[in-house]
Amino acid sequence: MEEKKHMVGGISRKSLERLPVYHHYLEKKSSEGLETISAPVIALDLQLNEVQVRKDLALVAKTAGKPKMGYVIKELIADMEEFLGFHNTNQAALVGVGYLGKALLSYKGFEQYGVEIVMAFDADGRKVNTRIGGKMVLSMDKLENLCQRMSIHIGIITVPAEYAQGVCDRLVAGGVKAIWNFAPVHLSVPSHILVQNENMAVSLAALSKYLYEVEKNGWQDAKEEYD
Ligand SMILES: NC(=O)c1ccc[n+]([C@@H]2O[C@H](COP(=O)([O-])OP(=O)(O)OC[C@H]3O[C@@H](n4cnc5c(N)ncnc54)[C@H](O)[C@@H]3O)[C@@H](O)[C@H]2O)c1
Repeated sequence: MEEKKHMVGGISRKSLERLPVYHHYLEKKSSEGLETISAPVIALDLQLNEVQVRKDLALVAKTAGKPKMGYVIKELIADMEEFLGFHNTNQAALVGVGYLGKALLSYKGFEQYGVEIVMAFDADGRKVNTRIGGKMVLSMDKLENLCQRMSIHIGIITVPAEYAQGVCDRLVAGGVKAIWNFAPVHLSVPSHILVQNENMAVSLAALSKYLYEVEKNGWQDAKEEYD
């Protein structure tokens, strides 16, 4: 049961998180003119365990890597994009057009990963009917209806923590299937909904703890614990 919690579409969350890292790396190698690449080279460049890299690539690659030559980079990129669903663009709605919401709405890079933020909602009447990053900010009373009519599959939550659960319930009622949550709060959702939390407090806590360990035991020991 516990194991299942960490699986997404038959792949572990950890492997899933590594795939966009491989994708970015492979695109860079391809743009540099490289045509093939092996798992050991990828592992070395990305400082990952070679066995892990082989396992991850076996999940997505349609053709196994050839001895010595490895994988054809362009084919591997295409297999990875198909696996991750980058070509079926999923439309997303963002709720909470504050500092963070505005930054996300203005960012042009999400489409590369198959996500397009098409609209935003906010409870502040002064923000309603304005445009941020070319996206319309709409009034909250339209949320469920519009999300349903436009088949929005992803909800992005950038409201203060105390309002996040209420917003989450409304997005679920509007038919979203996955939630990208930036509010530092645990969200309760029905079991068919996936919540991806971006908790910056967790990342910052890891940085602070690392610096503390470095001071106490030196960087080699500290790094070993964190790699
Ligand atoms: N700003 C950051 O760099 C940052 C970083 C990490 C996490 N976060 C988290 O992201 C969230 C937003 O942070 P922020 O700094 O952008 O806040 P903010 O106060 O600038 O913006 C919040 C927005 O949400 C709207 N809002 C409030 N209640 C609402 C509701 N019930 N329904 C719809 N809209 C509502 C407000 O009108 C406002 O536009 C917070 O939970 C915060 O902890 C922010």
